[in-house]
Amino acid sequence: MPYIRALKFESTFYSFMKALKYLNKYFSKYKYRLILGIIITVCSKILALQVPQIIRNSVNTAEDYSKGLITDIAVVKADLLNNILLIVGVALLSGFFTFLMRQTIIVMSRLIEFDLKNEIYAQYQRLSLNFYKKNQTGDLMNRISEDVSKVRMYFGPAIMYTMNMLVLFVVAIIKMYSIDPKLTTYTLLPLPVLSVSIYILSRIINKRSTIVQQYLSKLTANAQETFSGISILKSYGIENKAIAEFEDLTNTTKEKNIDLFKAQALFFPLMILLIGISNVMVVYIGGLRYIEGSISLGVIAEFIMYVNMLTWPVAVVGWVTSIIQQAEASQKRINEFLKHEPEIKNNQLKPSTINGKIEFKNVTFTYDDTDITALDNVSFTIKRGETLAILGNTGSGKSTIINLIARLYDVSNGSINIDNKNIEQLNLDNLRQSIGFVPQEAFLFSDTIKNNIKFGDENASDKKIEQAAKDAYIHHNIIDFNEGYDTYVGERGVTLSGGQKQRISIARAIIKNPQILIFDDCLSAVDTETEEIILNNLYKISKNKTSVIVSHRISSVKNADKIIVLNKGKIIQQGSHTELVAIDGYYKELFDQQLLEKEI
Ligand SMILES: Nc1ncnc2c1ncn2[C@@H]1O[C@H](COP(=O)(O)OP(=O)(O)OP(=O)(O)O)[C@@H](O)[C@H]1O
Repeated sequence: MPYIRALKFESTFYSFMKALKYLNKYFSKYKYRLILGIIITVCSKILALQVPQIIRNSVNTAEDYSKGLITDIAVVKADLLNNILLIVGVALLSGFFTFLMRQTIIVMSRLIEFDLKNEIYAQYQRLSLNFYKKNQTGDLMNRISEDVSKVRMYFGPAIMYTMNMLVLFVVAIIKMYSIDPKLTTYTLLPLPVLSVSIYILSRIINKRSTIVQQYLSKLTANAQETFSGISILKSYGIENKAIAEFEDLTNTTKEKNIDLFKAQALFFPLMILLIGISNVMVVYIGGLRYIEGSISLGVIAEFIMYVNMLTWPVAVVGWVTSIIQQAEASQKRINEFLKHEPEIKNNQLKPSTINGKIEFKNVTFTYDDTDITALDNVSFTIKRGETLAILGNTGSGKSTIINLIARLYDVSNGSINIDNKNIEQLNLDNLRQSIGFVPQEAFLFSDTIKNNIKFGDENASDKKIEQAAKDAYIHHNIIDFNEGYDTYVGERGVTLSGGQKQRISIARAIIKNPQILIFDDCLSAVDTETEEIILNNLYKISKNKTSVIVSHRISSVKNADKIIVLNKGKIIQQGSHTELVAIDGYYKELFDQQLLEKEI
């Protein structure tokens, strides 16, 4: 059994080292700061450890005077004054070093925290869409904020207090043993008990604080969802239900918090109790030794000071152990994401020129999380400068085709060629830069209208921005706003109508001036007249560019060079508008139906 336990410990220790080993590169980046911090810590503690000795000398002087060994009071006064000045000097210097210690080690931990956050953020940007489907936004945010903060504790306080503890311990214990080994042994007896109890208590505190954190996350998520869906909540008149749910959650959070505070409240009393026991030991055993004549009175005073100086570092051993355990758990979670390889890889580092010919060859695609085969043996070709329209029922695979053109996913079977080259062999950045994509749900950033359009081209002039807005038929709306192009679009564009958001999103794609323009059912929220105007503008702009339009409306697709009709992931019809209205099928049915609706 002990052997198995030892093995278990070894493997736990190894995995513990493994997660935190990832951070060694940061130690090496900031090695000079770290070494300086360690030197300063050593100096600060060695200085602080001079005080007990000065106190011993003072008490001994006073004792010698009372015993009549010194008779001149002036000598005693001079000696005591000297000692007081020494104590003040040492305290000031030690305080200054403590300040420098925080400036080096704690600042280092903040710098590493900053670097680590940037590293995780950059990794998030590299990862593919699939990763975001599998992991919740809250979790991503938590790892970059909460987990990084816990890891910072390992770089900062854990290192600082460990150094503190080591120096104090080694120097104080050597000094104490050199004075009186027997008294030292008795004095130090309660300290391991203190360390173990603090360790156990810290674990309980950590467990409870993790539960509190989880409840706080739930509270935030609940509040965030309620405010996001406030219009639905109000229109269904379920505010009271929402209030009751929130109250339930706050009540449980309060109870968990009380549990946590109960454990935290034990921390200091426990420390004071054990310091008290050590002090009693010093006074009792020290008293006996004094009566025996083995030590002077000053030694008892000196030992009491050592005990009080050692208590905090000893308590810190337990605390630091639990900080390191938490950091290890957090770093494990961070490593999971940092080591995650993006599924969509850039296989071509050399730049690729994209002209815009797109060819699907027997493409089959299955979403791996749902196992839904969204495209089944799909083949078509669009030449550069042509317009392809995609039509079909909801869920027939239209958006999937678009996602594959932008290489947000790789095909399961078959291939996609762009300009006769397999899409997977093209430079991924160049491919995406050559696509202007207008998604089904327009997303606007919390910024001005101008900056939302400029997102497509950072360096665009005001004139160019206006032209893009005119082409997207939104300019006349924008200039009606008080602040015009500088109108701030609230969180997720709540101040704009659905159609206005869609058109700003179109302007953003137009300003990019890409080789391939993709419109995913992005005119659904505008009326047919506005749609007609925008489409006419787009046909003008997109000469020499390849366009892909997804729509449910015949009016949006009738001028396209090629129309494909999808059903359950398969192409069921393919041709031009004239060809497709001439034959019976889905397209003709839709055409007749929409013609009828127009007449009504
Ligand atoms: N991200 C995804 N993960 C898993 N399955 C998906 C995902 N996106 C779409 N699907 C599934 O793939 C199928 C095709 O979806 P797709 O979005 O391509 O259809 P669509 O024709 O664009 O529909 P709509 O007209 O409603 O936008 C659907 O059955 C859908 O449930």
